[in-house]
Amino acid sequence: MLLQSANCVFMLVINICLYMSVVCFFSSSSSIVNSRIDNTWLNELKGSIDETNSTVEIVDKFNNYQIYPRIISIVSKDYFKFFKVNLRRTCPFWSDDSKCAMRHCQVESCQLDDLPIGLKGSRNGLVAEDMSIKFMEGPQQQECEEALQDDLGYINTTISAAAMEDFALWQAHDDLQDMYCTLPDDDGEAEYVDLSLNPERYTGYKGPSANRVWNTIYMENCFRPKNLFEVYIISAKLTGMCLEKRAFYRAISGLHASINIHLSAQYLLSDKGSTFLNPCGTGFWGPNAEEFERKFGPKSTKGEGTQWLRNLYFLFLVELRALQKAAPLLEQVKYYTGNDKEDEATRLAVNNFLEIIKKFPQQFNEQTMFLGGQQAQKLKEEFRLHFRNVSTIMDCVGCDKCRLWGKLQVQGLGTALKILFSNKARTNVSNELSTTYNKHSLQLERSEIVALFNAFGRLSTSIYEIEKFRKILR
Ligand SMILES: Cc1cc2nc3c(=O)[nH]c(=O)nc-3n(C[C@H](O)[C@H](O)[C@H](O)COP(=O)(O)OP(=O)(O)OC[C@H]3O[C@@H](n4cnc5c(N)ncnc54)[C@H](O)[C@@H]3O)c2cc1C
Repeated sequence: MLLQSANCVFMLVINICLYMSVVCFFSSSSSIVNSRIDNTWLNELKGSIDETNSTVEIVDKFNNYQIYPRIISIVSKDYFKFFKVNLRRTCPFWSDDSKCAMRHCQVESCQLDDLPIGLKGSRNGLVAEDMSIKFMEGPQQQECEEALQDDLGYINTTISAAAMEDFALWQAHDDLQDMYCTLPDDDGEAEYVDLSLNPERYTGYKGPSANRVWNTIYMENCFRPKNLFEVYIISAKLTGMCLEKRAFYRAISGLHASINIHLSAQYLLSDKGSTFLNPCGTGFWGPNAEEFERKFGPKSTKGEGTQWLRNLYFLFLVELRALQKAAPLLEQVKYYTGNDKEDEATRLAVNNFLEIIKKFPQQFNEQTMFLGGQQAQKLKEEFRLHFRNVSTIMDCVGCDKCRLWGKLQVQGLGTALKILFSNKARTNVSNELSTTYNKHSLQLERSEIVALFNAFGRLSTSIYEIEKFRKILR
């Protein structure tokens, strides 16, 4: 298996050269197409980002030079690249969708041998994960340990005693009340997926199935302006809604924009690659400016496209703030995979990244949301339920690879919302930004941390890709 992976990496390196020449070819042919594209519309993507005091220019500079290279390096580490997910759950809302038959929709799951020792499973597919992020007081901890003696019996002996201790703490303290997503995918059908072998890109998933998912999210699970009869929400109508409802819509729209940027930036340019040239999957992938223009340009979106891109910037700031707020917690995670050198490198990379984001001044201010007594609490509960529905709808996505990344990104956003808004995570400093938190209460599981970093990595990459499209379309 090791030999196979090495071969895979080796072949990929060789193919970078070949790939570059193909990309160059397609870029030059796409710039011929681009000369027919009205590219001035993308210049409108500038200035303030709604609901924040930041601007597109500030985020571009901060992300493209400081954040993007760091987050890409982090998510390539073993701790972050293995994500446990159940892709077999049936859609609870409808049943007649045929699954995307294109081979680019398929997901490669991992063999047990591929997994780092620290993630290797045991009975019920449960794994001993890095649970060092749980903060608990003594008596509570003891109580949990007693209750979990039975569970501990089945943990694989290769796992260190420290990891077993952490595992017990983790098991005992799932805080379902604060979940913004459905239950985590740690049931018997969940499998580990190596995200680096299953990149988010164009799959060919479109048409009625994809439309039904987006329609259901916007029609039934977003808050909607009054008297709006169209399925999709027009940005001009948002002003009639309160901040929290606007924020919810912007987050979903930002996620939708990000997904569509990825499929335009990693478009299937040719399906002709051979397995010899590209042993990890056939085809050549690269930017398709025409597709990007079709997804966001004024002609096909009635001018809404740049608003959707702005929503991506909004979502980036929301998740950035969550990472900043959870930094004191994230700094103490061991990022345990069983490989000391790799784990140390991961800790250093994460801590360096957290130092950088702590210094970013224009953070999203979550303290302006859900203020004002009972009404606000009711709204918060509605917000949480809507979000959980969106999370459930991901089981209706009829393309496994899209479902994988959809689930991961929704879980990442759910984790961000939990950090920002769950009662336990609420800071006790009112009306000002603060990184203080109730360290005895806020808890994150490994899957949440993996999802949060990867989801943020996707947004960061999208913003970076926009910069590349600006250059192609210039
Ligand atoms: C969860 C999920 C994950 C997916 N992942 C992938 C993937 O990895 N690879 C892949 O190739 N395809 C993926 N798809 C499909 C992809 O998102 C599109 O649905 C598909 O490319 C068809 O696009 P479309 O142009 O018909 O419009 P869609 O993107 O399907 O949009 C439908 C309608 O929504 C509105 N809209 C579009 N964007 C926004 C926005 N940002 N904010 C608000 N409203 C908007 C517009 O009115 C548009 O007509 C995914 C779909 C889903 C539901």
